[in-house]
Amino acid sequence: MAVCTVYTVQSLNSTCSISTPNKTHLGFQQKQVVFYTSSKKSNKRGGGGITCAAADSQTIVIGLAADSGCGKSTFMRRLTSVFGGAAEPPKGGNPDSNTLISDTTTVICLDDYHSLDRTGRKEKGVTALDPRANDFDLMYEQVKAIKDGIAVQKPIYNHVSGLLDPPELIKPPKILVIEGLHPMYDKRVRDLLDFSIYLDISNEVKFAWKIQRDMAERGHSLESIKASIEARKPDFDAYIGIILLPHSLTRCIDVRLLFDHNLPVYPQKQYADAVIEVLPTQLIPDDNEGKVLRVKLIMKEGVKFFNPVYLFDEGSTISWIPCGRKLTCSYPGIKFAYGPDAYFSNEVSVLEMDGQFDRLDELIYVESHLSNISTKFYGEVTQQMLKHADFPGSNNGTGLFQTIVGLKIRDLYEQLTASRAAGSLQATKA
Ligand SMILES: Nc1ncnc2c1ncn2[C@@H]1O[C@H](COP(=O)(O)OP(=O)(O)OP(=O)(O)O)[C@@H](O)[C@H]1O
Ligand SMILES: O=C(CO)[C@H](O)[C@H](O)COP(=O)(O)O
Repeated sequence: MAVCTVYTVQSLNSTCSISTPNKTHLGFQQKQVVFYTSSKKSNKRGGGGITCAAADSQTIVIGLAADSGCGKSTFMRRLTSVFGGAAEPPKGGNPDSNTLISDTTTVICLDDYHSLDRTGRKEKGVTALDPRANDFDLMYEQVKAIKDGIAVQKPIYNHVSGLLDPPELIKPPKILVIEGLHPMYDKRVRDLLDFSIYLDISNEVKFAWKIQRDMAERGHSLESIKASIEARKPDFDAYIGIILLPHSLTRCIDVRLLFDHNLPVYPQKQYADAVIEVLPTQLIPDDNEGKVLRVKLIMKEGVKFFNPVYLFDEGSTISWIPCGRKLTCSYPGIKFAYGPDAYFSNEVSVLEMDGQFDRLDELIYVESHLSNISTKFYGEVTQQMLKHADFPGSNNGTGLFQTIVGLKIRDLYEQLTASRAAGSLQATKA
């Protein structure tokens, strides 16, 4: 039976959205009247509703893409710490929830949009990386709803049981971070992102981290870890990391699938505003230990409210070995590089660090030579790094660049909010 509803919105300076049982969302201005008809009953995985959010307090959405075990959780802990306050799972909720909530940020894990549980994937012979194991329609609808100020009932994928658990309520935060395998895969979701990051961990390093974690913390054998890495590789290459060429015979079925769904045939990282690339060191010839890392921060030029960080002189090409009187460096030393480059035909600036710090307090010396780092006071990067000295990567470029990206996101959030507030003030005056 068709339902017809009339909404009149009274509040000033607000943007309103309607989440309907037939999954439609509309954005409209205050004092408009909206007619809405639907013949469908509420979707069991998410309900409907109407919410108005002040234009200057809308949620900003950040996407963080990476494979499993690539440091997303660590990055998220660094990011939420920049905003202050600890991030915790929803109070009184499912103990296996993947969500982390702090005063300013809510981090949701896109694994929650798996449409197939562990058994379902096994039966269908697909991995969690495969788009067919994920519900992109629901992902889009719910991220859009949150961005528009509407709370949603988000499903939960339970990593302990491998089942899809009953949903949990997610209220619109100031900053929503969507982290997981596919935040930039579906164009509709990608277009909702105010800023996007890709953690690009080279295979050698990824294997070293995963083996270390899964053996030490999860009791897996070396053979089983290697087997699981190998099993994931084709789908990781196809859907997350590698360029899929249409003429590739071995993967042509995947290309058709992507075209059929109007999805990108190139990897997600080409869309990222910032990429943190982690590679083996070049300071130790033929290093295969994977302990010393070479890390690149690739920053897209021309992104609104995001000014790339630079070393010494913006736009120049710089190579810098800071070891000496002000920075203690043991073998193999530390090397920084900075300069302009091209990345998937985008103009970018790249800041690179190879090596590791001996003394974290001396990082202030390096910090003082970096510009556009969006700190609020001298030494804030060093302070953040010292605060989380026990996090993985705190002595190298992974921790340093994750911290800097966290500060850049805070700055972007503040600029975006200020610009929206200015926009709505103008609209009120007009
Ligand atoms: N910067 C780093 N340097 C060294 N090791 C790291 C770094 N980041 C992460 N690791 C290693 O990788 C493991 C996984 O990190 P983390 O839990 O942050 O990743 P994740 O992407 O959230 O993983 P998952 O998706 O599987 O939960 C850590 O336990 C640690 O061993
Ligand atoms: O790629 C992954 C992202 O975290 C996981 O492997 C996927 O979510 C499936 O989880 P599980 O292995 O617990 O069933």
